[in-house]
Amino acid sequence: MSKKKILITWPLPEAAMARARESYDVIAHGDDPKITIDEMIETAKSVDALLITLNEKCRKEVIDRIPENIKCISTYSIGFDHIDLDACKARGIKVGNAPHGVTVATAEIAMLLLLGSARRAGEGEKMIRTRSWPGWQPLQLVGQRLDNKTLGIYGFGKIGQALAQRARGFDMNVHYYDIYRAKPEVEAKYNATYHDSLDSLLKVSQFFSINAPSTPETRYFFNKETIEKLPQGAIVVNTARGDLVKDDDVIAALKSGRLAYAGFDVFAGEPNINEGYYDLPNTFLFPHLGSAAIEARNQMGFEALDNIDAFFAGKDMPFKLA
Ligand SMILES: NC(=O)C1=CN([C@@H]2O[C@H](COP(=O)(O)OP(=O)(O)OC[C@H]3O[C@@H](n4cnc5c(N)ncnc54)[C@H](OP(=O)(O)O)[C@@H]3O)[C@@H](O)[C@H]2O)C=CC1
Ligand SMILES: O=C(O)C(=O)CO
Repeated sequence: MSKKKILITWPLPEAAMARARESYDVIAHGDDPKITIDEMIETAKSVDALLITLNEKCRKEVIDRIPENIKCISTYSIGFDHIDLDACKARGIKVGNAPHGVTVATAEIAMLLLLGSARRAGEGEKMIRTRSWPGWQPLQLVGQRLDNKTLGIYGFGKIGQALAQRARGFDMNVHYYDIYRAKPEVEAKYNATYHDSLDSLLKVSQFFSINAPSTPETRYFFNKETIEKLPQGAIVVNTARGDLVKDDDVIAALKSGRLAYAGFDVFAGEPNINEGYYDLPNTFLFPHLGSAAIEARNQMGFEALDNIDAFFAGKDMPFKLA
């Protein structure tokens, strides 16, 4: 029997590509230049399934242009804010994501952002690289320790909990808000204190980590009003999605000192980030590195392929979204 054909919109790590080639006739788009939506739709005419990334924004108008032969889309990400699931459902397209491989890697990056923001690591690195280090000084780049500080986690899912575990290792007090309260054994595991409202969490959060998905409810929730509820000089880190924060409000608060520091891995409109961030010293900024660990990227590939395998076997996708 001839192999099914799949389009992989960006080359993946070799372990995932090898597994894909074993089962499928694979068309993999090169990474330079980036695949355009038009190219994706054109190639989709001659394949049986799409394995996409978060770069391919599959809004309704794009899904409506996907050829009829495509009934399976699997995304190489847990986040699915780039896919209009209702439009997919309306077209009878099954959709799955890759939810587990990213967890530890992204929690590590959140921890790195917390530590690097508190200890001004980016500023120190810049001083060395720009050959402007005058030598050790008592008041040079003085930050603060993490121990005994309160970390508020907004969105206590897989990454939020993995971050809690790491923060406990740094002797932080873990507090959280989520739409659903975690089970008692989960709270006990991380010694985590639940808040029944975001406002209540904000009030105690000397450090605040954003770990909820991008949804109509969470979009721009971190804004002037929210910032005003944090303790003076709080530090915020975001490894979720850029559109959860209102950039202009964050930038104004960083300039005034209302927020001491922001450590961000994700930005609205990536890679074109708000110009205001570039010259602010009190930021520690990464280019969406959360899942960029080989263990994560391999597992993401396997999970995305598990969905496609299940689809062709006539079964429910293991990581089904629609
Ligand atoms: N920087 C990076 O490279 C990466 C970024 N991400 C981002 O991180 C996000 C979180 O990932 P992960 O932890 O694995 O996802 P999970 O689904 O495991 O956790 C998200 C948590 O947020 C909760 N939540 C949803 N809506 C709200 C809300 N309005 N207020 C408070 N909590 C809410 C969810 O509750 P419920 O389950 O009840 O909906 C869930 O407990 C992803 O959606 C993705 O956008 C993920 C991987 C890598
Ligand atoms: O899996 C996701 O949602 C990501 O952001 C990958 O880095």
